[in-house]
Amino acid sequence: MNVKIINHSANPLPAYATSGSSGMDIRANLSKTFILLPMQRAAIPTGIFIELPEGYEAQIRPRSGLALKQGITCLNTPGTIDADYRGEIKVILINLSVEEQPINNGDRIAQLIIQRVVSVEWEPSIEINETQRGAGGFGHTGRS
Ligand SMILES: O=c1ccn([C@H]2C[C@H](O)[C@@H](COP(=O)(O)OP(=O)(O)OP(=O)(O)O)O2)c(=O)[nH]1
Ligand SMILES: [Mg+2]
Repeated sequence: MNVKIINHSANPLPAYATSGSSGMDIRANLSKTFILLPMQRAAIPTGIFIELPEGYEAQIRPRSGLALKQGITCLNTPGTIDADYRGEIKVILINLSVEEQPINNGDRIAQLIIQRVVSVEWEPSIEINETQRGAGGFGHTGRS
């Protein structure tokens, strides 16, 4: 897949940490350290522009280590990268901790997952079919 990089840090490409990883860790592309204040959100640049094939999307998901250790997560998780988006991928981070959290250039701030997308065409109908669940939801199952 084609990728354009404007990141000059050591390991700019999103990369799988292990052969079995679902996501590729994606890094911050910053000229200087960015301090994320408590409850502050920011779109952190990655320096990565990708050319997704039609029928695919990329998702930006948080990293559990950052969430647990520093209270940093992606506000809009999972972030959606459309197949036709050619801008820079940005990661919308929020600091949910009570301390300031520094984001350094090259930090692995999120992970990128590539997935197939199914496109549908709507068929307006008077009725939709019946199922065992029906309209039950929001904790409906398992009640006696
Ligand atoms: O975490 C994210 C989410 C989105 N984007 C980029 C790629 C995506 O294709 C575009 C639009 O995202 P989305 O559809 O989530 O935002 P929107 O508010 O609906 O904007 P738009 O009207 O441009 O679709 O912004 C990112 O770089 N990072
Ligand atoms: Mg949109």
